[in-house]
Amino acid sequence: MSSFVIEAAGLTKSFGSAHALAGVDLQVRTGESLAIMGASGSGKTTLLHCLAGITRPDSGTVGFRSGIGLVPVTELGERERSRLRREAFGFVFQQGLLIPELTAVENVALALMLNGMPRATAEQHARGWLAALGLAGLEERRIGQLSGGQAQRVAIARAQVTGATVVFADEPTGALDSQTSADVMGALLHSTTGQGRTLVVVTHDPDVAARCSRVVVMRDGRIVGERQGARSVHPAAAARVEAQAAAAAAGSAGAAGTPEGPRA
Ligand SMILES: Nc1ncnc2c1ncn2[C@@H]1O[C@H](COP(=O)(O)OP(=O)(O)OP(=O)(O)O)[C@@H](O)[C@H]1O
Repeated sequence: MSSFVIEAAGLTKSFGSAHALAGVDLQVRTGESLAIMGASGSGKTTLLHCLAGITRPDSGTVGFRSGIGLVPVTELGERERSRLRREAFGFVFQQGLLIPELTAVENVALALMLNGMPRATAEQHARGWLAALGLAGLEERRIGQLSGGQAQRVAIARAQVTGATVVFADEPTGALDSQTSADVMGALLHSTTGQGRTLVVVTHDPDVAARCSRVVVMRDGRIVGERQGARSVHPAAAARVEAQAAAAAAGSAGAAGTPEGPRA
């Protein structure tokens, strides 16, 4: 089985005269934490959105390797891509994904309820994840009643409660002070690569990138550099993901992710 969970080749994307992606080839390894860096406007977010099936590139392909084979993301219709995003991917963005009128537990449970889980069960799973991310006691607070770092932990819980294979994060620590940023990044890494999942993170922050296992650097819509980080791929990663994939293929797809959350 390939050790790549996402394989992208020849991606181009233009917005009018802006060539956001000008030919990107990128393979994301199972269980790695991959940072995408580069100057503002270099195409980082566009690349992340293409990898995650949010944006369709003008040309090129993206494949996602699941337990049942390679899913041709770029060939799927909007409805199928939406389902793939709900079931296989998780998203942690700087803003916009949490619903301010809902409580922390409701925000996390919503991801499960959208996949058909009854509310009571969904909230039970959600509480497990929130506790694992250090938010026990804050479950009933609305998002606006949480600090920026606490809200980002809710977003991390929501991204992973469904058992996402790959978590995509776009500037997940962008609005946070350096200590809170380090704490949130630690929680994000522990709950993704620390449990065999894969993390792809767009960041301007060298401290965030330094904690990832690989860094690619973009300029003018292309990848112009790459380096390995200090942290290696988690040794249990490939086995864990393959076991999850096998379980999904055997018919237990749709089960919630483990609420064990990050390890201390
Ligand atoms: N929806 C859009 N409509 C028009 N132009 C867009 C759109 N999205 C991206 N662009 C343009 O594509 C280029 C790449 O944008 P992108 O957001 O991918 O860069 P980025 O590296 O993530 O930037 P930043 O670090 O500032 O977030 C930029 O020139 C941007 O203005």
